[in-house]
Amino acid sequence: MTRGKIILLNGVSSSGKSSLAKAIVKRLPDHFHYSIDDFDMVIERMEDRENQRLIPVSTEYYFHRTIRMFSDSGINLVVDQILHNDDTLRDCLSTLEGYPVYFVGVHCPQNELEKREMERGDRSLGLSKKQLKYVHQQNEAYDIEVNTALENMDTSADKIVKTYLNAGDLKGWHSY
Ligand SMILES: Nc1ncnc2c1ncn2[C@@H]1O[C@H](COP(=O)(O)OP(=O)(O)OP(=O)(O)O)[C@@H](O)[C@H]1O
Repeated sequence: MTRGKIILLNGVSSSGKSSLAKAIVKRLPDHFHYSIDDFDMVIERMEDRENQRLIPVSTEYYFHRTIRMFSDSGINLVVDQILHNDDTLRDCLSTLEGYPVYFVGVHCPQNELEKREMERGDRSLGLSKKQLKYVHQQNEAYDIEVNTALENMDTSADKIVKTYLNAGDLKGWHSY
């Protein structure tokens, strides 16, 4: 079976990954949006945090492996994830090594991120600032990069979809 393709959006919290992923799947109806946030909710439901009855393995461990399983079943995904530390980055790379990944860097300047954090109110203030110290600083070899503060969502989504479709068959992802 041909592996499903994976459009992998990487950017700090509030950079606009989820909004962008939704705009991309509207343009690519044979792709599904798969988010670390949704997966986190599954783990949260399983855990009994009040009594410290916790899943002793990182959420990302399962998330990355299920991405691989979907791809093995021929399902195309648009994934939003924050590769925010060495463990997450290494696990993502090693799990998806050789898979058809189209790697998208989602940028947004800090002042705009802080504004969005204030407005949305469901993320701790300063989270994106902390993540910016790592994310996009690891020589990530993106296939394309967008800045959600400089261009509107439709422009970014159109650009990503156009270059993705032009790229045709994707080479297997490899460490960068
Ligand atoms: N291009 C944009 N212009 C203005 N606001 C935006 C833009 N993109 C997203 N936002 C707003 O920023 C907030 C965060 O967006 P979104 O949930 O898409 O980001 P995210 O990167 O997925 O965040 P997280 O990783 O925290 O889930 C939302 O309130 C959204 O409406």
